[in-house]
Parts: sequence; C-alpha cells; structure tokens
Amino acid sequence: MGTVPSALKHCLSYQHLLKEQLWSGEPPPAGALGPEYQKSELPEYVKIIEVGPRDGLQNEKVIVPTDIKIELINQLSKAGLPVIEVTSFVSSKWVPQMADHTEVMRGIERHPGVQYPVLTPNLRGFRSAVSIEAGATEVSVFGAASESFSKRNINCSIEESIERFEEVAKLARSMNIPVRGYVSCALGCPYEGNIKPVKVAEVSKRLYSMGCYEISLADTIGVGTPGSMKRMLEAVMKEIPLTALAVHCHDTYGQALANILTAMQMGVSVVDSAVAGLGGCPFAKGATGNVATEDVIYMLNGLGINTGVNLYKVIEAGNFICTALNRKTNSKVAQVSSVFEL
Ligand SMILES: CC(C)(COP(=O)([O-])OP(=O)([O-])OC[C@H]1O[C@@H](n2cnc3c(N)ncnc32)[C@H](O)[C@@H]1OP(=O)([O-])[O-])[C@@H](O)C(=O)NCCC(=O)NCCSC(=O)C[C@@](C)(O)CC(=O)[O-]
Repeated sequence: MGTVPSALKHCLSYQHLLKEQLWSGEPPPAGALGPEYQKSELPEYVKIIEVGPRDGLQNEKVIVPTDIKIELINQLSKAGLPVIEVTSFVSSKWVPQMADHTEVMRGIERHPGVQYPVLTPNLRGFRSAVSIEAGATEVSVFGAASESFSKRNINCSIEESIERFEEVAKLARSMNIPVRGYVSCALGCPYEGNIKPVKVAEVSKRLYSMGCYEISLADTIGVGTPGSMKRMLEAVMKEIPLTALAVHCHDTYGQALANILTAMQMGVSVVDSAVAGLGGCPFAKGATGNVATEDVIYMLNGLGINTGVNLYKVIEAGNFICTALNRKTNSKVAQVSSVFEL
C-alpha cells in the first residue's frame, strides 16, 4: 500500500475513533481518548431536552407542513432523546407556526419513556394542551428575568406572568401534570442589555416555589460567556437545588458549548438543544439558533458522558428537516459528517 504520511495516519485513526466511539450513542470506554481524559468533575449522565420542533421551528416564516413536523418528532424519538418539546399552545396570531399544535400532538408516535412537553403561557393554553384531543402530559410555562422581554413575548409584566403561571401550576398539580419553567434573558436581554444574576435567581425561585420541577435558564439571545454563565448560576444555585436546573443556550456569539461545559462543571446535568441548531425567538431580535443537539452530543460523547442518544440518528433527523426547510444545517458536526459521509 505504499507509505502513509504520519499526518494522514493520525487522520485515519482519528476518523476511526470518531466512527467507533464519539459518533455512537455510547460513551467511549475510559482511557480511549488518551491519558488526559478526565471527567471526574462532570456529571456521568446528561439529559438532553430536544427543543427543535418547538423553539427550532417557531421562528420559521414559511409554515412547515404538519406531517413534516410529525415526521421530525418521530425521527427524534427513534434517536433515543428522552424529552422532545413538541409545540406551543399560544395564540396563532402571535406565533402562526404553532397553530397546528393539536394536530401535531395527535399525529406523533409516543415512545415509552419519552416525555413530550408543550409550552402553555396561561390557563387557556394549558386546558387546550391537556384536552383529550391534544393529550399533553407535561407542560412548560415561560417567564423572563427582563420586564421588557416579558411584555414583548407574552404581553404582560413579570408579576402578571407569575400570576398566570400560578393558575397553570395549581391546575396542573391537581391533575398530576408536571410543569417545567423557563427563565428567558438569563444572560442578557435584547431590549435591556445586562440582566442582574439576582433577578434571574428571584424569578427562578418563584417558578420553583409554585411547583415547577425544573427551571431552564435561557440565554435567549446567545450573548452569555462562561464568565456570565458562572456568575448567574452561582446566584441561582443559592435559591434552587442544582438537580432542578437546566441550561438553554442559543449560539449567537459561538459561546454555547463553552457555556454548557461551564454549567456542567458546576453540576448542571440537563441541557436544552435543537436539532440542526434551528431556532430563535420571534420576540428576540437578532437571536440566532439554539445550540445544535448534534454538537452537544458530540462534545458529551468526547467527555465520556452518557446521554443515551444516537448521534447518527439525530444527524439524519437534522438532514430531514433541513431538506424540508431548504436550508443548511447550523450543526458543525452535521456539516462535517456530510463531508466525510460518516
Ligand atoms: C401569551 C399570549 C397568549 C397572551 O396573549 P394576549 O394577547 O396578551 O392575551 P389576550 O388575552 O389579550 O388574548 C389575545 C388573543 O389571544 C387569544 N389567546 C390567549 N391565550 C391563548 C392561548 N393560550 N392560545 C391561543 N389563543 C390564546 C385570546 O383568546 C385572544 O384571541 P382574540 O380574541 O384576539 O381572537 C400571547 O402573548 C402569545 O401567544 N404570545 C406568544 C408567546 C410565544 O409563543 N413566544 C415564543 C415562545 S417563548 C421562547 O421562545 C423563549 C424560550 C422558551 O424558548 C426560552 C428562551 O430561549 O428564552
């Protein structure tokens, strides 16, 4: 076979390693990545909350056909994702893309062990979500640490939003429906700029106290850095147990993976992400997509952290939705995989 230059040899073995280890759903065995491989300070398992079908698609200008949404969710279920946020029960005047919420909920295959939460901003949304027709068994309320963002996103002040969420949480409790809580603008607001960590902690505490089992701290416009993530988490962790925290990072400034790693080093083990890095909030100007699920899994596989998710299948789901949307994936890992045909 002739002489193989050493750089190419390295390249080949690296490719082999990717194929055999980082690309599978399984974490690589200890030592496979060399002596510098360390995971002692990191969680052994990270739960990935796939938000692509909701957060990923809500910003799309052209209405995505319902059967495409359903097929995307079915493919994501088959990839082993433990939680897939399906849709939102919000006003179709505000977010036309989510108007088919009930049809999507009715059409998806529900895999045992997979949770399919939906967003509900108020009692009306909650009642529609848990109706027999839609059959939601878990919901999320979504507040913000910024007054201006709260008004633009859900048309009410933070205080009013808490009152609405309390009504939802009370009814949900009586029906044994788990409620998750989002805090938008946890690392910055498109209208107010910097947000004080203490404000994020205060809103998080109120959501947790009303019964939200998990608080997802959202960097809505992707302006955070590992420094601001650390400061914000330190403040929130004074009020809420670490086991009840998740991070939700957008990747506008390319900081999302670093921010997630920082959160994991501080003990957070729940991470929101969107297939193909789709997404953005219609009420947060300039915000780009969520961190790509493919890129998060690749990083976690490389750290030896278990997710139970099959990266190949997520890439396939990403290819499917990008083809349907006629756009390029935002996932770096998926871009490379198409070059190497892995
Ligand atoms: C919150 C509301 C509903 C308040 O809406 P509103 O306009 O303040 O409320 P209203 O009571 O005046 O109602 C206006 C119309 O909406 C109807 N309505 C009222 N409630 C509902 C409902 N649940 N479902 C369907 N319709 C509803 C209501 O019946 C009425 O209909 P009309 O009489 O005009 O025909 C509205 O502002 C809204 O839908 N906003 C959209 C919020 C949204 O979906 N934002 C994007 C998701 S959040 C996000 O992306 C951030 C996150 C979570 O990803 C984390 C991060 O990254 O930061």
